[in-house]
Amino acid sequence: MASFAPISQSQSLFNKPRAGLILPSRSAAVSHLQSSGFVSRTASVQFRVPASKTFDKMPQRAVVVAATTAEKAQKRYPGEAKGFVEEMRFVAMKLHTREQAKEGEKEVKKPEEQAIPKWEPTVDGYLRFLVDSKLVYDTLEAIVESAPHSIYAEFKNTGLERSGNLAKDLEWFKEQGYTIPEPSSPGVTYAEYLKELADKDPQAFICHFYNIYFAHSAGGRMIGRKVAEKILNNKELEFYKWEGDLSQILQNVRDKLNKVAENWTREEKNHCLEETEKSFKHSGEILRLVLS
Ligand code: HEM
Repeated sequence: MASFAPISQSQSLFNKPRAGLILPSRSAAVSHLQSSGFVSRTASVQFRVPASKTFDKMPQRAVVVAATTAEKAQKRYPGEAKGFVEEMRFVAMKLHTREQAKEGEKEVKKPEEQAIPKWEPTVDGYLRFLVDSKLVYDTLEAIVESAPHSIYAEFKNTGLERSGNLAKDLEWFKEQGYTIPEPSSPGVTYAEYLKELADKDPQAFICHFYNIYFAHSAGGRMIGRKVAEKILNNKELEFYKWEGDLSQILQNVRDKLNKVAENWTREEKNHCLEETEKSFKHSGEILRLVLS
């Protein structure tokens, strides 16, 4: 009898070849699984057949191991079927307010949680935001560079780095006659926290890494555009420019994050997801500086 590799540890129901199913075709197998309640009508079903055979050529009494893919996993942890980044994204999107993003679910409580068109930013406040953001990116990028945990080394020179671009922006403000402030409490506190996590808690650190860079590439860019319209005469800062194709860069980083998380236990993954709220809290405090 052919042997079949387990499809996934979480789908123990299907881990062992189950004898006795007479399944002459793929569609018969799917119907069987649907009518027995193993999968819903909309779930996609994958079959594992020995590499040497195709399903259709298998003997009638072949043992077929089937597993639902997307749906089974989705029921356990939203996004799980697509990879861990999707799980992180799901948690993050729920922490937005409805005014910030259409998937958001949180109530607006703080000024920076309102829709950006309602903001009344000031140049001085925006400068404080850029200075504190730079401190956070400097810290993040120095940690990744020194890689106290080997997994961080994967994330060197991804193309998402913002520290150098922010340095150019601050230089530009200086040339315009503005005084560049020292970093303030929100940035200093967040940078210290990231340093603490970097050594002792790689899962939590990776959560911040993901949220900081991906938030900036999504909502961050919208913020940059709208604030520039209101107070910078549409000047596009370097902070919002990437070398090369941003969507490709983001995809490369998603792939790496997914790969790293494949080695984590479910508990470690959950620990990472639970850190999302802290990431929002710290980034929210820095964002609020725009309105200060
Ligand atoms: C004014 C504040 C914010 C606005 C307006 C905003 C808005 C958005 C929008 C429009 C998206 C894209 C949704 C989509 O894919 O359809 C997004 C994605 C995201 N935001 Fe925010 N956001 C804000 C703050 C934050 C903060 C503070 C964090 C966490 C630090 C964050 C983390 C994320 C993440 C991780 C994504 C997913 C990006 C991706 O799929 O590549 N956002 N945000």
